Amino acid sequence: MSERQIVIGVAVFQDGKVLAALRTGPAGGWEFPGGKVEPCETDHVAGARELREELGLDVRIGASLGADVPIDERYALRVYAADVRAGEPVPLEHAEIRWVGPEDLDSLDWLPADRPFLPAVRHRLGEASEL
Ligand SMILES: Nc1nc2c([nH]c(=O)n2[C@H]2C[C@H](O)[C@@H](COP(=O)(O)OP(=O)(O)OP(=O)(O)O)O2)c(=O)[nH]1
Repeated sequence: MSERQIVIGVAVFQDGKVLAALRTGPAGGWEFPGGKVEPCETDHVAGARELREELGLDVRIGASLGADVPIDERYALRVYAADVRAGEPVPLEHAEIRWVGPEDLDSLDWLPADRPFLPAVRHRLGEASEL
C-alpha cells in the first residue's frame, strides 16, 4: 500500500492552555486546526497556512508531538506544537474554538486520531511553554 498523505494538526499553546477546534458535519469532533500538506509544501508551511485560513492566526510552529497516527487508509495525522506570533483566533471554518486547560482536555469529544496526542499535550501544558 502506498504511504498515507499527511494531515497536519497544530496544537497552539498560550497561557497554559491549548487551542481546540470543533469540526462541523457528520464526522465532526474536536481537533487541532490544520489540514492536508500540499505537494511541494513543508509541514511547517502547510500548518501556518491552514491556521491563517481557518483562524486568521499567525503561528510559529515548533516540534512534533509524537509519531503519526493513521486516520484512515489514505491519511495520517501529525501534530505539531506552536505558539502565537500575532492575532486572535476567529473560527472562520469551525463551529467553535476553545482554549483548553489540562483539567478539561479529556472532557472534549476529540476525533479518534487526535486522542493519542493528548498525553504529550498535557505534558506540555504542565511545563513552561518552550517550543
Ligand atoms: N485538520 C485536522 N484534521 C483532522 C484532525 N484529526 C483528524 O482525524 N482529521 C481528519 C479530518 C479530515 O478528514 C482530515 C483533514 O481534512 P481537512 O479538511 O482539515 O484538510 P484540508 O483543510 O486540507 O481540506 P481540503 O482542502 O482537502 O478539503 O483529517 C485534526 O486534528 N486536524
